[in-house]
Amino acid sequence: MSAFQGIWVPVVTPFHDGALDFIGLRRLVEHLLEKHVAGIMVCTTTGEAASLSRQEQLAVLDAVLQWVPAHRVVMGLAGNNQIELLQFQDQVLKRPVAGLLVPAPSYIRPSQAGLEAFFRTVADASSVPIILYDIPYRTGVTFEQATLLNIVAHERIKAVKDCGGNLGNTLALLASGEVDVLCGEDIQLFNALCLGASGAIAASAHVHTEQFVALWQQVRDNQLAEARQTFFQLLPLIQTLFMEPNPAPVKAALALQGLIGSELRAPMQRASAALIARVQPLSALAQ
Ligand SMILES: O=C(O)C1=N[C@H](C(=O)O)C[C@H](O)C1
Repeated sequence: MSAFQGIWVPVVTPFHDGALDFIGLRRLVEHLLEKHVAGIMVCTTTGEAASLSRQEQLAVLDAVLQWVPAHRVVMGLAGNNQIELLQFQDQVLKRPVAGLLVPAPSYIRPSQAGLEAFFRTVADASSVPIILYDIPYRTGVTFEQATLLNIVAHERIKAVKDCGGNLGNTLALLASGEVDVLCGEDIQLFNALCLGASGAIAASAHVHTEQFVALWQQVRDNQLAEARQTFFQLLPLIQTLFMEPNPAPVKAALALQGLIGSELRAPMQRASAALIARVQPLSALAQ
């Protein structure tokens, strides 16, 4: 099994007047470390990597590596131009990251054989573990079960971030014993952990982080009644944080706490006033 256990936070990228806000980022990352997250994932969906230039992505990574031990930092690596992606991977791997979080190339919709070739190529080129990021509703790519199992047989593919919404695939991955499964669908956190997922990459864990960590520990320690109670306490928050496109509600909640501003990069929009009114009491509880 790999080092990918516990609650990992796909950290949002704070902006101020369109530019990267490193002061806010540091404040947020230090806050999350104080809450005992397993690690930080940078430049993921939640980190709005799609709106950052490659140079900005590296700047975010370099900043986070100053504040977080490298074995607790994973970098998102996404793109649909494979040649460019491999060049970028090369630059990322000059840094001491714990792993790379890699989704299927989006928009171009490769075949199952194409997906296998893509992940083999990225894994062969990697000196660090790869977490396959299965998120069909964002990439437009659906993995067949056989494809997933073939891909995770690669020695460098150590975990799957599972947002696939296919219980059969989740069970097959868990049963294979080849990889860790990290829940990437926040609403499925409790059941995924009970089934044997080793942890989660959860945008909602930016808020009430200590409760997400407690939930993970409770399942690990077989305290299922307590874990169920913790999950149901978190559920309204989780549901609210995904009522508008991620990460706008998360950023709104963090702004309410004074950790960062709520700015996003266009075409993403700040959370609506109605969402903010809804998230305020949920994020304020026990902070
Ligand atoms: O950025 C991530 O990592 C996550 N992305 C998902 C999404 O917004 O699609 C949600 C999940 O909580 C983490």
